[in-house]
Amino acid sequence: MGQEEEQAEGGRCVTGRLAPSRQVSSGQLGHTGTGCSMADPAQTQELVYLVTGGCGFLGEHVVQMLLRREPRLRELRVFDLHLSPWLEKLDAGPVRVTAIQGDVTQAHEVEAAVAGAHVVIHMAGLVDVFGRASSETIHMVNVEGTRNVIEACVRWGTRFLVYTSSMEVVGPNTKGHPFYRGNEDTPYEAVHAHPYPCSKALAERLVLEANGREVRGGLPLVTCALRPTGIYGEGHQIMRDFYRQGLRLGSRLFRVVPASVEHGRVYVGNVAWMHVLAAQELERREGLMGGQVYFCYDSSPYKSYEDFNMEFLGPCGVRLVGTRPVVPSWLLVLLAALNALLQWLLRPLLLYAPLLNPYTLAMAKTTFTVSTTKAQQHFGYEPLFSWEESRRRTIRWVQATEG
Ligand SMILES: NC(=O)C1=CN([C@@H]2O[C@H](COP(=O)(O)OP(=O)(O)OC[C@H]3O[C@@H](n4cnc5c(N)ncnc54)[C@H](O)[C@@H]3O)[C@@H](O)[C@H]2O)C=CC1
Ligand SMILES: C[C@@H](CO)CCC[C@@H](C)[C@H]1CC[C@H]2[C@@H]3[C@H](O)CC4=CC(=O)CC[C@]4(C)[C@H]3CC[C@]12C
Repeated sequence: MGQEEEQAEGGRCVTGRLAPSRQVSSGQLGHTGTGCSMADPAQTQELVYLVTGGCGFLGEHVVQMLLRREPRLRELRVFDLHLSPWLEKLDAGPVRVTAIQGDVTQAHEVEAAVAGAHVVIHMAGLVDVFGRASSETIHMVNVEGTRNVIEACVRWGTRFLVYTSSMEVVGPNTKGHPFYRGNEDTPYEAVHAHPYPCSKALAERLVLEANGREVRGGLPLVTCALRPTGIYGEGHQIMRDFYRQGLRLGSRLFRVVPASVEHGRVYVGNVAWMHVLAAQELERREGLMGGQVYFCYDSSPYKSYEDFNMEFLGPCGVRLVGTRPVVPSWLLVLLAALNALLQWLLRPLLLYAPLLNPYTLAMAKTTFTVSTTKAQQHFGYEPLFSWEESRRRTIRWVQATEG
């Protein structure tokens, strides 16, 4: 557990924007040593993977994990609206890495990227609960983008599709009902009002309904959806925001939600590992896994959102003031409403998108924790990183962000 190698450096990556009429542009990476690669030369490298959203927070970890843990990988296509510079430093060993700048809302770009892929891990999406994007844009990217991915799989005969869904597909709901140590079968009134959870729920349904559809060549499409709870780890922007806010406030943060409200959190490396494993096992266990949903979980402790963040920010010198909320609940509700009003009023002039709004407050105030072993039972998932290791890595990253 937790003995993954550090990220390797070296190698080069050929990047290119897709022309609509062309298939992917690609390049063979130099063989600069396979320090991180689990590839066994005796195994045939035959598989082509496509990761949409591969340059995002989770995407980067999935790309690294695939290179280390999928010995049958021949080509890895990384599809994203914005390509990241780290792609050029990947040590991919013998694997061909193809960076594709593209937009999931553009069916022809998705089709060109999917053509010839054996497995698609679809995680491109707009993760927005702060009102940065319009509900139409969120729908276009998260739902129509997913539809484009499914149709491209059907058209090109790609049989295996893993979709990154979210705990938000279930809740917390608009009524603030707690979901306490729930699993995939726990009854819960899933009522969404916000565009982000609505879009994730619709997209997840599309993916699950597509399971069994006949793809080119006559075989069935096999799909599953993974539902992470709040992901943390190296690269987590909101953690970085809290850290910076703490530094601005004199190395302090103020408790605003009761410590008794528990949140499920999961380490990004384990979420990445679960994606890789699910993708690998879909083929062997299609009858069992096809059309299924799995919460992403590991041994991270159940805590309030703020107390959990302090596991990392505390060792970086930030303290949480108050054993109880320092602001009365009604005032916080008022502030959140005021932020929403300001956002609306200022919209013609500028984008005002603070962390606190009525939706994020409702989330922070509602217990949502999962307790399940479904992924372990269905495809043998065990977390790769222990809580201690996940914590150590995250602290080291937070420390480095301001260094
Ligand atoms: N961060 C979290 O706590 C959780 C995230 N998720 C899901 O995990 C997935 C990845 O999320 P993160 O890595 O956190 O977000 P992120 O914002 O870091 O990554 C998303 C990636 O998708 C790309 N993207 C956005 N619009 C695109 C488009 N139109 N075409 C192509 N690429 C596009 C972005 O450029 C970005 O690289 C998302 O689907 C999200 O809904 C699910 C549960 C929790
Ligand atoms: C009241 C504030 C004072 O400290 C705290 C505000 C915290 C919020 C910004 C976060 C609380 C819960 C988070 C969400 C949760 O982890 C589940 C998520 C799943 C996703 O699919 C995307 C991210 C998120 C919506 C996550 C976003 C940040 C919070 C709302």
